[in-house]
Amino acid sequence: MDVSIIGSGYVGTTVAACLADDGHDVVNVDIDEELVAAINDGRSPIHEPGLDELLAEHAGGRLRATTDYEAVRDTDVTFVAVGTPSRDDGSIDTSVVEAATRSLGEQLAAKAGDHLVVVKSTVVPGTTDELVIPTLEAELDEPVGESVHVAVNPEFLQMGSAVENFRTPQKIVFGTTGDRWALDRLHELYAGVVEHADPAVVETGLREGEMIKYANNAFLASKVSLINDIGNVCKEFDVDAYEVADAIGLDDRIGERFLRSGLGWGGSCFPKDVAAIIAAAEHAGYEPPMLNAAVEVNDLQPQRLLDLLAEHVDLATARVAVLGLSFKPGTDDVRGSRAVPVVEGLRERGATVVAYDPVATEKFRAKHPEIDVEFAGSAAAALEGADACAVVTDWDEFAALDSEFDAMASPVVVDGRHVIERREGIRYEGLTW
Ligand SMILES: NC(=O)c1ccc[n+]([C@@H]2O[C@H](COP(=O)([O-])OP(=O)(O)OC[C@H]3O[C@@H](n4cnc5c(N)ncnc54)[C@H](O)[C@@H]3O)[C@@H](O)[C@H]2O)c1
Ligand SMILES: O=c1ccn([C@@H]2O[C@H](COP(=O)(O)OP(=O)(O)O[C@H]3O[C@H](CO)[C@@H](O)[C@H](O)[C@H]3O)[C@@H](O)[C@H]2O)c(=O)[nH]1
Repeated sequence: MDVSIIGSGYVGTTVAACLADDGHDVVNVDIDEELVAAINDGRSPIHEPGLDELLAEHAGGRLRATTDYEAVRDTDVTFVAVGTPSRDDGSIDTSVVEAATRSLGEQLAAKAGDHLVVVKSTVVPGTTDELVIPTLEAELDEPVGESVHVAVNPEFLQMGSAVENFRTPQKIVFGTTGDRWALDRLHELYAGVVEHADPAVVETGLREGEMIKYANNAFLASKVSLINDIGNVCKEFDVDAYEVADAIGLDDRIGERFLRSGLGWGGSCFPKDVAAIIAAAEHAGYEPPMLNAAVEVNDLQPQRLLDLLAEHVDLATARVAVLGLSFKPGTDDVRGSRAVPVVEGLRERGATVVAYDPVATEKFRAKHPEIDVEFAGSAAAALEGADACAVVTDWDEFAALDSEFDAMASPVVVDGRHVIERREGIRYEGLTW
């Protein structure tokens, strides 16, 4: 099929490259000229395993990028995959979705024949009904459902494994008004993925499709907060929360994944999406106590790490090595990273901070110029002369550290991610074990 994708960030670029690889002709439309040039050169604008190879193979062939919205007129389907950030009060900011939809509607008004608009961005229930459809209709001469059709198709990929996740999903969600033409196009688009991975295909309504995405993220984030809450209880009794998690995970009603306790969840999705669905629920008249508690526990964990450090060293004068700045291993993304409250908290308590991350240092420096922190070129350099060490991200290379701890002024290690082995010669504290 001929496909256009508006917004070419983590999601838009991944989806474009994978659909091109499945044989579709794809054009990315983005306002960022550098990003468009990178895609046309066959270079990935983001760090994702496998994406460079796909872009190198398909750019200039079945895949291209442009800043010109007119390109959508030559396609049958358009995905809207622009960002949906948080406002200051945590509620969803849909202004980019609205702007992109308006530009799309202007083009579709000048196009003959049927067209499917697919909302891929994560949007709170009712957004497609109350914002996307009216915005399109304001540009079209006819109601949506005649020649222009609308669907939602939320995305569940994880950063660091985006290509693999898109190709082998456990489920695909198609939210429509029951519009058969739209559903047939969606099935046609995903035929390659379905043939390859045989996922469950969920056909549902527009609002249900939107809500499934929030429920998915809210559930996973809450699962991590629940194991952190349980882990904090474990710590009180000298019980290793990882042994407990391994055992309860054997019960398939609980499941073994997302039971790693420690510093909590960050990233570009969990914090913003949990905040957005709480804000939307409150706006509708319901205060969700469980979701609020999940956020509360998540906010508590960095504080607990600082308190543990303070039991061993005087933070007012200490030099503390912080290992890890990205929100999880395998990515240079620092959005919502637990490193931010840890480093800020250390600075507030008077500590000197020397931080190291294998890939995220530049992004952290650029995004947080206000935080006074020294950056080291290696974990060993960060540890040298430090009075204590806080492990923030579970990078594999930290698990291999050993004699590097001997160069610390006092070998206190507070591990927020269960990556360092207890060993002779270090004073080791796990956050929940
Ligand atoms: N990143 C993830 O892992 C992930 C996974 C699933 C769902 N999502 C959701 O997908 C959506 C996109 O997320 P992302 O991480 O790809 O965002 P992103 O910030 O990486 O990319 C958004 C892109 O949209 C472009 N853009 C902004 N305004 C535009 C306009 N008017 N017209 C065309 N392009 C425009 C930006 O230049 C940018 O390249 C969000 O709703 C997010 O919640 C993200
Ligand atoms: O057992 C666990 C699992 C995760 N985390 C933390 O949780 C956060 C999120 O991790 P992950 O879910 O792997 O990252 P994302 O790439 O942000 O993916 C989430 O957010 C995406 C955007 O909505 C969704 O598409 C994905 O399904 C969803 O997993 C990270 O800070 C992890 O360190 C834990 O603390 N313990």
